[in-house]
Amino acid sequence: MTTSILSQINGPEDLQGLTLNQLKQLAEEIRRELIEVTSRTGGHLAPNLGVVELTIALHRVFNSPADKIIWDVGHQAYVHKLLTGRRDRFATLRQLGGISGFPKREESPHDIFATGHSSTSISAALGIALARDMKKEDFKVVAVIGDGALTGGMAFEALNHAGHTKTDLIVILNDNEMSIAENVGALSSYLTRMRTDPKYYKGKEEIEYILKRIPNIGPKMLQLANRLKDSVKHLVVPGMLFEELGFTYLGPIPGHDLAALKKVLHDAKALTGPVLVHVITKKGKGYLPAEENPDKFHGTGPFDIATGQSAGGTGPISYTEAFGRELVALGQQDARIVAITAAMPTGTGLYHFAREIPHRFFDVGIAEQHAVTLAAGMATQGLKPVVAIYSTFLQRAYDQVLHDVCLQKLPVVLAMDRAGLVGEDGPTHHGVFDIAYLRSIPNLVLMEPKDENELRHMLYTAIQHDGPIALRYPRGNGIGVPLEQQLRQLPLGKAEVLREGSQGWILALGSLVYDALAAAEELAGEGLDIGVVNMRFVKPLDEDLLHRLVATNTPWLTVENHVLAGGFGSAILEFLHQNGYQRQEVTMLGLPDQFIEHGRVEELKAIYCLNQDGIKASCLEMLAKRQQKTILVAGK
Ligand SMILES: Cc1ncc(C[n+]2csc(CCOP(=O)(O)OP(=O)(O)O)c2C)c(N)n1
Ligand SMILES: CC(=O)[C@@H](O)[C@H](O)COP(=O)(O)O
Ligand SMILES: [Mg+2]
Repeated sequence: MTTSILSQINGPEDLQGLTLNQLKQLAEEIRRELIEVTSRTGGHLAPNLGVVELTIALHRVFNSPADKIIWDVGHQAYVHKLLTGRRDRFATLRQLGGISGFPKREESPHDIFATGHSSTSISAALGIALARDMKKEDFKVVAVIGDGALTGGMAFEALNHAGHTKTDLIVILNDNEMSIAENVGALSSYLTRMRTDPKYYKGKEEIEYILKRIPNIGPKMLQLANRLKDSVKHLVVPGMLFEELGFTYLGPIPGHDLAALKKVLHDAKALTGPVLVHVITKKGKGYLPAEENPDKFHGTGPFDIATGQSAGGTGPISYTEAFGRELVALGQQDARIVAITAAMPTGTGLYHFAREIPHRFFDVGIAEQHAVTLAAGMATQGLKPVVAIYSTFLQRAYDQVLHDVCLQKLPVVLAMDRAGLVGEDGPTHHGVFDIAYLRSIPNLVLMEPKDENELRHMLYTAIQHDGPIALRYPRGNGIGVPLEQQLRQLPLGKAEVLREGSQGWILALGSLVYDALAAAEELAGEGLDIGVVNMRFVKPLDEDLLHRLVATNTPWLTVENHVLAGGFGSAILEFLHQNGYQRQEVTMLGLPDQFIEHGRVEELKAIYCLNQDGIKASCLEMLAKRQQKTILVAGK
């Protein structure tokens, strides 16, 4: 029986004495561990299977944490976690109270920079390198970025700056030809040419061979050519992009060959100035279901290892699916509709549109800013762009929404999926800030459906609207309500009273409306009569209704799957203040002023009272406050 090597790795220093064969065995063991743990916890399996050898080689050649390794997106840092003292806690991956699925500075000194959103690694690494230079310190800085993340504009801004500074910085380009879906764009095609063009390898080797053979002159010319960056690569790959940007380019390197990786990383370490190492890997490497379906196993829920099938039942249609399918139906009737995604065709449900109406579908890569301004440009020409972006990633495009869409009142539909708590991805991904960052922008309509059926009506409404309009909806399954055949236009800024109440009102937003109804039902059983409103619109608010409810002289509870600061409840308070309703009592239920941890959505909702029990308890609190006040007034 072979002894386990992984069980003896308590830190990167334990890699040092291992032979090449032992490192290969370690890679096998890590793959097994990745598959076993993620089959139970879910997680980003395929990206991690692809970087097993690369991560081992990095920790063998560099001296972390003195040398700094920064992972772009950070979804591929599980192997790094296993090698940097978190093996014992690895089974708690992404679970409430367990280790995070992304690098986290609080978790380990080896996690140099927290990530989760894409394309930040080169900027962060450059910042660290420039600080090092200013402080006259001596260590290496390595950014590991995928070919998908390299499509993000920030990565180019950083490459542009890094080449200019000429500082020592190593960028590893982990090229697996995949973003979550297949990678797209001209850069992706360029990388494919570099990878596959036999002229490149052959030409370079032949020229080196010929030059070396010329006595005296040959080796010197070769040296000179390399030093002057007028390297032989230029002779065969015109305009070598990375060299032109000021980087020494090393590659392409087979990314599952430990010996080749160790060698190239040693070479990169010895060079001065910015260096880019181009490593070719296979997403999902070593687990057939993931190799065959890297999109599905990019980020997976629990699954059966033998078959690769997802564990757990199916449940009602997800909000994402309801959106994606309805947009196809609408697109088939209205030729003005175009669908835009920033590298998330599957996650946003736009893959339906891509398949059915490909000529009006655009995947722009991980480029949320560009996606929004592209939509604005199209809208000026009479098109009806629907930009589907997760709430958390739309944060990237704030100014584009404000300056390019709303200022010009352009009819762009912003479909914000993953609004609210998203669960195991945690604080980098919870979509709990969008109401606050959008509500303050003039000309924008902002709404949230109570269920997947209403989402379809809202999408229809959004497309009919002649101006900027955003809809937010959550991750996961809908409520399971019937999907009505006939879509209807919802009157803008009109709420839906679902239950009248004589003792107080719950003003709820999104699917929490159902929890509110259930809580009100329970309270009714206890003799308390609370009304429930599906607010539908955060902007404009249903002011007529709010005036009517103020007149009932009963307390209100606002409920939202969003931070309280600047959210829907705040909008209600502003309404009351603007109208001089100082005496209206309001209790607010939402998320506190802190980043919310990772864990299952139901667990997090229970912690923050965003469920039936929490709403009921808050109602009782609201009624108790009123009671207290009445007693105080009576006894004054
Ligand atoms: C700003 C932003 N937009 C979108 C995403 C969602 N996302 C996470 S990983 C990923 C693909 C990354 O591809 P790549 O960098 O090549 O890594 P790979 O998974 O192929 O290893 C995307 C689109 C994100 N994390 N951040
Ligand atoms: C790392 C990343 O940003 C994505 O992979 C994200 O985790 C996807 O989230 P969903 O699972 O909600 O699509
Ligand atoms: Mg990739």
